[in-house]
Amino acid sequence: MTTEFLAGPATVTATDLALRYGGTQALDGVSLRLTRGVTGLLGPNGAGKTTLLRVLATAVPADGGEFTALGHDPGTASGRLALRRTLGYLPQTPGFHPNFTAFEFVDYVAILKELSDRTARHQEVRRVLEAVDLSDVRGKRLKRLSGGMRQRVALAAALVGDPGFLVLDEPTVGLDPEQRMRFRELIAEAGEGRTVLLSTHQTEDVAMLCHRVVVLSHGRVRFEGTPADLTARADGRVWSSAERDPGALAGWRTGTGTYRNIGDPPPGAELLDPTLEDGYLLTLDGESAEVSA
Ligand SMILES: Nc1ncnc2c1ncn2[C@@H]1O[C@H](COP(=O)(O)OP(=O)(O)OP(=O)(O)O)[C@@H](O)[C@H]1O
Repeated sequence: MTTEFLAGPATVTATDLALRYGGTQALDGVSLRLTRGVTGLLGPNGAGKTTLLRVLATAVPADGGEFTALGHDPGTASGRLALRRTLGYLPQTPGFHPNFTAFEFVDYVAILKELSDRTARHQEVRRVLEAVDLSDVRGKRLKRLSGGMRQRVALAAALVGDPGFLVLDEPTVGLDPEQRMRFRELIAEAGEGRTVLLSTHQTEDVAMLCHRVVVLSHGRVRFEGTPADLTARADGRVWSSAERDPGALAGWRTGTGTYRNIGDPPPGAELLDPTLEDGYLLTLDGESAEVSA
């Protein structure tokens, strides 16, 4: 069974996307393909992740390159409209109105998505709130909900209208481990049959729920493939030592008191099994080598 077979046909294809903000080249020729299921987007701060998601969510136009999503070309007015109708976007900072109830907020998003029949719309709002386990608190104001619950409200809003393409910008940020686990389950469910692009700083999110991963840095794609392929990049390049190895690209003291080093091991080094995070750091080649234990 090949990776190509596992990945399935492309649902989103981007070619040479570029976007400049003043003097900053935020996207510098991004080409990628997404398939159904959850693709993780990893990259250090400022890599261009949010910019890429905003372009794919048609929130800002790229100033170079092109993409198609679910057969729609957002370069044309009709294609853009058709894509927006099948898009769910959870932005990095959802614009919550604190006095809205969960129901009112999701209903408001449903109105923006042109679900005009009131009865059918309210049924849809109840459906998505149920899908994220928030039926019990749908009458509560957003300011009274925990951060994890508010993130679930934002996911419910993204799921309104059953979109085929879901764009999630760091949805697990600020969640405690239990909430993060629950959120991962919801994203995995959402990924069944849909194309989901999930930006995150958590390599664990990618290891646990993504079938593909894209690594972005300085506005360029550094890696595109399966999580296993990213992890395999660190095969034979992770080792343990009593002191931090000065030849390592990055090294950190672990809970057991020994050092975990990544880079080119010295002869006879005690090699360790790599993790996805090791493969990610090696892909960035030490440019984001601030690693804590
Ligand atoms: N509206 C803007 N105006 C000017 N520069 C911007 C704007 N938005 C982003 N940038 C710059 O573009 C680059 C990419 O930013 P972007 O927010 O896409 O990165 P990111 O990977 O999402 O970062 P983070 O992980 O910190 O959210 C950065 O250098 C950023 O400072």
